[in-house]
Amino acid sequence: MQFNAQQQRAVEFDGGHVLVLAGAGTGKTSTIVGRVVHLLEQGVDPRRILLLTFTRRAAREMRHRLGQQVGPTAKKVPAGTFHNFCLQYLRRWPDLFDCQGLSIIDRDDQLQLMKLARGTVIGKDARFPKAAELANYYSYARNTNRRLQEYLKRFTDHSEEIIQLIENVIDDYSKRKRDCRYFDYDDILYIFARQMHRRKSLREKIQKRYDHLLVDEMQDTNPLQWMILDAMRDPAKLFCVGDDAQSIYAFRGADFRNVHGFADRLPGASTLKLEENYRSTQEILDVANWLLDQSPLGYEKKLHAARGNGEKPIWLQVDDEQDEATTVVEDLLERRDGGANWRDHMILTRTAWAARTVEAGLIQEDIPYRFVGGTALMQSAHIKDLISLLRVADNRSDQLAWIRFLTLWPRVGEKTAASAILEVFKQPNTDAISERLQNRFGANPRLGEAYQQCVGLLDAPAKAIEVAIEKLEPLLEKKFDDWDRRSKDFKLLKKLARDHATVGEFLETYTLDPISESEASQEEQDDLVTLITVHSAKGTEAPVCYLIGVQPGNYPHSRNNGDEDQIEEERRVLYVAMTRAKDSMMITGKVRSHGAYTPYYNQKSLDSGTEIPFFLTDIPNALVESDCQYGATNEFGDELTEDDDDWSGPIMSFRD
Ligand SMILES: Nc1ncnc2c1ncn2[C@@H]1O[C@H](COP(=O)(O)OP(=O)(O)OP(=O)(O)O)[C@@H](O)[C@H]1O
Repeated sequence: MQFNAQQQRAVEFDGGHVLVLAGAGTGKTSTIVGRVVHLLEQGVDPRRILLLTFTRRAAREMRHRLGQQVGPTAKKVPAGTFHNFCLQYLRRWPDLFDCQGLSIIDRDDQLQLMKLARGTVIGKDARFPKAAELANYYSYARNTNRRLQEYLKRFTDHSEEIIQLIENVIDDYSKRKRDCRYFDYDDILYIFARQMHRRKSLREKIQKRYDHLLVDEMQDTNPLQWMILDAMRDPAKLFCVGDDAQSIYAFRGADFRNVHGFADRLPGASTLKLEENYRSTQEILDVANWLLDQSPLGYEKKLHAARGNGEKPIWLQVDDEQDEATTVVEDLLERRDGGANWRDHMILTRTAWAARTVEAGLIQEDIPYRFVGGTALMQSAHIKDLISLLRVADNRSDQLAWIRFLTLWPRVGEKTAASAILEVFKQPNTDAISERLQNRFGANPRLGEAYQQCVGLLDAPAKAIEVAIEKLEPLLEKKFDDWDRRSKDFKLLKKLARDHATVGEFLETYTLDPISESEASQEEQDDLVTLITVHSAKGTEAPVCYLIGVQPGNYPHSRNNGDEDQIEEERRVLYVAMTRAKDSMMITGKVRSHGAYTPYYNQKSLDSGTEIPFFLTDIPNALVESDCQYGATNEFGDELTEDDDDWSGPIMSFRD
């Protein structure tokens, strides 16, 4: 691939810190990879280049592309997510970070722990914020590097009294975390950032290891991640790439305006631009450009297709989810009959839930697919049951896993489990715990054996899983009706575990970056349709893209509270989806029922009497091929009739 002049300038940039601000498909990923190749050619030690990406998949993809250009040296370039990177240091120097023997917990466990804390401090008051809301407050405050109290005062309507109670619940939650040696997702970044800023010697020790920090998806970094970059720069140089129009992680504290403040934060820093889109045809970009143009935020972005013209995107209005699934599946089959590979097709969905009918359609027609961002393998009940044994073997303070593991056994209820756990916690080591379990649960001798054997296999995760299956399968078979289907997942688990050196590392990898059941089972298959949530689709592309569920209530999502920032974030989600397509884009959604637009309301909009807008309401007819023009208006807002054949204004207007 020949870089264009703008890309070449970025690749060879020889100044200080730099931000490469670029639109979708303009070659940001290619440029980062090119930059690494350039640095290696200049003689930079590969271990002194750090590549920070947003997902593990993105890191793998960059390594792969790098490998194609520089061979095995690619493996020497450290590449990973912020979380992986920080965790590596927390593991390497636990004393310096004050975090010995930690276990990472996922969102489910976090909520369970929060529920316990809420129950203890508040009791059963239904009006008090629920566990999920409390967890969100806590997470948002930390990711934006604010004190909880300050965050609650500024961004919520809660009274002083409620704020105090929320703080008490969070204190209790934090204490429970410490007692169980748990780290939640945010702790990893938080502890790393805090220690880097507090301990000069530690900061210098880590700073010294890198000359170049390359950061992908800069628009989605939050203040906590910025603190980390800030602590690591100088002498290391920052090379950050980002697109303000693709910022879709505000719920984790990212602020797309951050990329605009880059030069102010780092005096002397440069900003470079990439403006030529190499991914899509102009017709696809025209729709994406139009969408962004409707925003009051003024992104000033007009993507221009280096590839020139192609087909117009298709926008089909469907009757319901079943009709949508049939439409997509039929189109897929037709393309396949025409000689296309399955792998050239990507179906983009707003949420995993919204894709269930299309997924059923794929299964029914035997179309091979992988679901990226679908239900995580590790979140299925039977897998959680099995894993609970590995978790207690790995961390004997893991209270949530102990409850799950113990209550799997006959005649062990939550009360018995809770009192057994108290005894377990008093034991000085794992041998003593095994003995205690044998004595206490003599009627279930396999319980103690299972624990003891898994403790002995912490360095052999696949074997530990075999033991767990052997000991727990008879119990799980009775517990689940659909056992035949579920038991297949255990094979997948063993396969995944083979690539890890320890049980801890295995658990941690899939807690941090969950893998869906269909992804895990199809890892070696190459020719597959990709079904993917838009949030997981960042950085990906496919010749043919289907955007499903593009309808009122999904874009923007009905969960948004009418706040302009949230609505604009939702617009960017749709923009990301649209800019994945290379050659063809089909947009489907249930926009009308019985020939009329279906207005959409949530409770808040009902209260205020305003319906939730829909982004494609006024899309000009000239931009898309559509099956429906009836009842639309032209660009001057006049009502159209069925006779308006050659009209090319907006397809629909919902203003009436
Ligand atoms: N100079 C070039 N010549 C030809 N093709 C290019 C060039 N630069 C990038 N491409 C191709 O354009 C496509 C988009 O590139 P890339 O994935 O790097 O863009 P991106 O800016 O990271 O996209 P996004 O942010 O939308 O995910 C890829 O298929 C890539 O190979």
